[in-house]
Amino acid sequence: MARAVVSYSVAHTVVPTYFCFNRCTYCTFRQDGALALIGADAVAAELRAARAQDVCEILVLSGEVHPRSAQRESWFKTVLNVCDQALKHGMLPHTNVGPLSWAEMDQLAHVNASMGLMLESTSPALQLKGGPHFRAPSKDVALRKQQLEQAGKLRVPFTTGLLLNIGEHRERDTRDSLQYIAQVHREYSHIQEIILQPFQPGQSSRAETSSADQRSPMTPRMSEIDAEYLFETVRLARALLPESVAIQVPANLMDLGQIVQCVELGASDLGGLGIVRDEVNPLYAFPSMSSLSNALAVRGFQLGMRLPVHKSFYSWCRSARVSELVREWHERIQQSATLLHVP
Ligand SMILES: O=c1nc2n(C[C@H](O)[C@H](O)[C@H](O)CO)c3cc(O)ccc3cc-2c(=O)[nH]1
Ligand SMILES: C[C@H]1O[C@@H](n2cnc3c(N)ncnc32)[C@H](O)[C@@H]1O
Ligand code: MET
Ligand code: SF4
Repeated sequence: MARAVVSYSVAHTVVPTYFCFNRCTYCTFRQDGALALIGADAVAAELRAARAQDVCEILVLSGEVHPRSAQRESWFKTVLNVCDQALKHGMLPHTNVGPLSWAEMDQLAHVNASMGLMLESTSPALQLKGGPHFRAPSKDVALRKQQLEQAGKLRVPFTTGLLLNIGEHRERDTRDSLQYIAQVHREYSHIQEIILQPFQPGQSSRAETSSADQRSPMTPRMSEIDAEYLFETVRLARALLPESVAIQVPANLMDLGQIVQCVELGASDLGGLGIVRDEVNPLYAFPSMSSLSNALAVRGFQLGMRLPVHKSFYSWCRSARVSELVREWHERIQQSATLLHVP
């Protein structure tokens, strides 16, 4: 019998800006100061390098500009241009840049294979004084929910998920968040994947890390309590969501044994792997493909490369440019056993 496949994406992250008008207390990505947008030359250089390394997915991850700011338009144009250039370089964008207006999301849908926005958590307490989202208007629960609905109405293949360990009630809030995702998916059938992302406390901020970036990345470690909570959440997500919705867990935040355990409980995706630098958690090292592959094989699983859009959503592509590239990449990974199943 064929072994069950655990998928991963060969991704490179492009960051339009580290500026952000929100101040999520857990964020090590945002930088203080004025809005600084990535330049066209830097975008081209990054994309060329990524394509040369056989990267398929361009993850567009950005800090945010207030929707009513005079700078919103130039920020949005930059995001749109990164996607457009990624397609021109032969790669498929997946954009996660915070809440978008209907018109913005609609425009981006034409130049993306899929899009994403983490629900984070439906817990209202996180927005109160002292909570991690108190100074993050974009993390308003009603707004996040509206965004998931908007993506459904626009028929955008969508990735969402939960950020765990940020002060949510581990039983009540987590169940409520997963139930909400299940409900919005029942209505629009557009959720292709959910990410269960455990927040690892004790990380330094980007300002501190940028000078120390050369430091060798840390070995992933998760306390037993946190690992138990993640396992429990994977189990609950698998029970509440239909089998067609993939569950992604990050491969750089836990050890191989914990990854395998998540997979046995129902996780089926490891997100970006291979040559990836995790822009959000840059301090944590990824396991090598061979060690991952070996650990999974012992339990009867094999790695398989996927596109940023999952197979059942290929027909949702909004433009001929995106569909053609999806077809090309699909054929490429089907033909290439080395890319599809790492030995
Ligand atoms: O496919 C996605 N992957 C997301 N990923 C995972 C990504 O695909 C990679 O697995 C990691 O960034 C490692 O390269 C995130 C990882 C984080 O640490 C924080 C946020 C995200 C957000 C997304 C996302 O919106 N879509
Ligand atoms: C893009 C996504 O990154 C996540 N995010 C932001 N900061 C961190 C962090 N320190 N650790 C893990 N995830 C984080 C949020 O869930 C956001 O939605
Ligand atoms: C590092 S977060 C990047 C995406 C966006 N700012 C969000 O929080 O949803
Ligand atoms: S909205 Fe995203 S980029 Fe901005 S502070 Fe929050 S997590 Fe960081």
